[in-house]
Formats: sequence, structure tokens, C-alpha cells
Amino acid sequence: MTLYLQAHLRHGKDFELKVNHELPLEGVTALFGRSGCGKTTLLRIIAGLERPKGAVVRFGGQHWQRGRQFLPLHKRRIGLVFQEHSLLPHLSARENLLYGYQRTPPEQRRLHPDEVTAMLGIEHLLDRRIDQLSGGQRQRFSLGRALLISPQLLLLDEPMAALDTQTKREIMPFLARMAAESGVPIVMVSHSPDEVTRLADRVVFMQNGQIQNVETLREALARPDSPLFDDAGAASVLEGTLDEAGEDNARPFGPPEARLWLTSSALAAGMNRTRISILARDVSLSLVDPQHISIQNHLPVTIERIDPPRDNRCVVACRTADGQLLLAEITARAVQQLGLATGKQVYALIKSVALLA
Ligand SMILES: Nc1ncnc2c1ncn2[C@@H]1O[C@H](COP(=O)(O)OP(=O)(O)OP(=O)(O)O)[C@@H](O)[C@H]1O
Repeated sequence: MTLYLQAHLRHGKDFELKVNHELPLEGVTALFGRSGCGKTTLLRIIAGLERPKGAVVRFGGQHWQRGRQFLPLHKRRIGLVFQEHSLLPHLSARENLLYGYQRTPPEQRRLHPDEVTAMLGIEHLLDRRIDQLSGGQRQRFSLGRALLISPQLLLLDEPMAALDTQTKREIMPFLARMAAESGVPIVMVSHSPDEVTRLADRVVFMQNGQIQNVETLREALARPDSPLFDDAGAASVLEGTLDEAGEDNARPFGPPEARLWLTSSALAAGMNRTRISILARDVSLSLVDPQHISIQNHLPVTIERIDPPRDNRCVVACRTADGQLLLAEITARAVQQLGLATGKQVYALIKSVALLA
């Protein structure tokens, strides 16, 4: 499935959007870029809320806009979720959830309310009034309501922007699960690298009203100058299965040959397949598998690339035994002293407390 977008539009004197791209649509596609670069404008064009003259919007084989042809939002079968929830206050949480479902012809329904409430963990909240729900819970209902119209495409405009950091962390695993289990492609606007690395499969980098680059998340994280790295520097994302904790509260993550141990306080609730984000500066390298050391995670890895030093620090890209890319940031001096080179097998050491699930 692809989404073809060709549009040229101006907002006032200062902003011009010009795109001509075919985007693959599988899983979650993030529109990422600085404030004002045109992410929301592009999302509105996809939704049909903005109708630039001469634009072409094609979803799969279906033209949503071309020449005089224009399909309005309600005919595009799109689920929309914005920053602020748009639940109806006079209806209960359940009635809000089912609002679109009941208006969807039965032959078009692909998702069942029970499935969606389980995905979003909102079964116990169905009988509440909207004003009895927290901000994060309301957004979960907004997502559920959008999903229950069985949309062909889900458009999310910074759905977590109005939530505090803690609530964001709580809602993120539900969003990730929904993306993985619903089978509905998602296009999500975000300017948060954290959100993008946890949720997206593909990133559309935007700047000054243009699409600069479209990459898979893995490609976007593999380059040293990735716009997804913020002030904390380079980071890698590992994907794996999180198992139950043993008596010591440590939860194993990933297959035995690339096993990490996570502390229970850093766990995502109710999720098995998950992603963890690791800052490169939290990863050290050793030529041997060290004993008698407090660091719990020792992964055998193969060095794939050593980036040129910046401020006397090098990012070393390593391949784990299960084929994922792990970045370590160490001093240029250490690279030299250890004789590190491409192809060399070493151990990556990561403190459990540095692992964020
Ligand atoms: N209706 C409008 N009339 C005039 N200018 C507009 C209108 N809508 C958006 N703009 C301008 O168009 C530009 C792009 O806005 P847009 O909302 O698409 O950016 P964005 O990347 O989504 O930003 P943010 O991350 O801050 O939401 C901005 O300069 C904005 O001020």
C-alpha cells in the first residue's frame, strides 16, 4: 500500500508547501520535523481538510483528489485523532467509543469493540463519564473511537502533545500495541524523537514545507547525524520480547544470544513485543567478557562501523547476535587503546538502569 502526494500550497507570504512523493504505508509512518515545517498541513491535505488546487492524493489505487475529483473526509474512511480529545461530553465513555462504530455499515466493520478495548486497556472505564477520565484515558478512548470506524488509514496529529511525560509513557505501549495489532496503517505527526523511535516504522523528514527524506526507522537511526538524535546524542532502538520477571525483579529481554536484563521499574505494562531505547553514551565496549562487575548486560557484538571522532568521542556501530544495531559512544583514546576496528568481536556493556522500555 502506498500514499501518493503531490501538492503545492502557500500560507501567507512566509510558508510554502511543495511535495511530490509516494510514501509506503505499512505500520506507523511518522511525519517528523521542526515546528512550522508543514507536518499538520500535509496531514490535513491527506485528510481532505485542506484542498490545494491541482493537488493529487492517491491512497493505494484510489484517487482521493485529482483534478476536479475530490473525496471529502467522511468518504475517505480515515480515523482522525488530534492533540486534544474530541469526545462528546454528554455521552458516556462507552457511547463515545461506539459512536463511529454504530454508524459504520456492518460489512465494513473489521474490528470489534471487545478487541479494541482490550488493545487499549480501557475495559474497566467504559461506564465512566468523560469528565471522570484522565487526559491519557481520554486519548485512549479517542484512539479507540477512531479505530472502531474500521478506517483504511489512521491519522494522528501529535496525539500525546497535551499529555505530561508520565502519561505519555503510560499511553505509548498501548499506541504501539494498537499499531501492531490493528493492521491499520498510521500516519502520525510528531516532533518528538522519543515518540518516533518508540512508535514509528518509517520516518518522513520534513523541512520548510518539503519532504527531505523518507527512511525506515532503522536507516534513520543508523546514520551518525540523524535528526532523531537530540541533546543526549546518538541512541539505538532494540526490538525484542520481554518475559516475566524472576524473583530478583529482572526481566529478560531478547533471545538468549542477545539477552538483556531490564529492571522492573522500567517496564512497559502489559506488552510483550516491545522496543527499548539505549543512549550510545550508556554503552561501553570491552575486549573480554568481564567478570566481577556490577554491569548486568554483556552482549557479544561485532563492530560494523566506527564514525570519525567528534570532540574526541567516537560512535561505534555494533551488530548484536540477533542482527540489531547497537551504538556505543566512547572516547577516541579508547578506540585506539583497545585497537578497535571493523569486524572485531567485542562485548557491549550496558547498565540495566540505563535501559528504558
Ligand atoms: N490557516 C493558516 N493560515 C495561515 N498560515 C497557516 C495556516 N495554517 C498553518 N499556517 C502556517 O503554515 C506553516 C506550517 O504550519 P503547520 O501547522 O503545518 O506546521 P507543523 O510542522 O505542523 O508545526 P507544529 O509542529 O508547530 O504543529 C506555519 O508557518 C503556520 O504558521
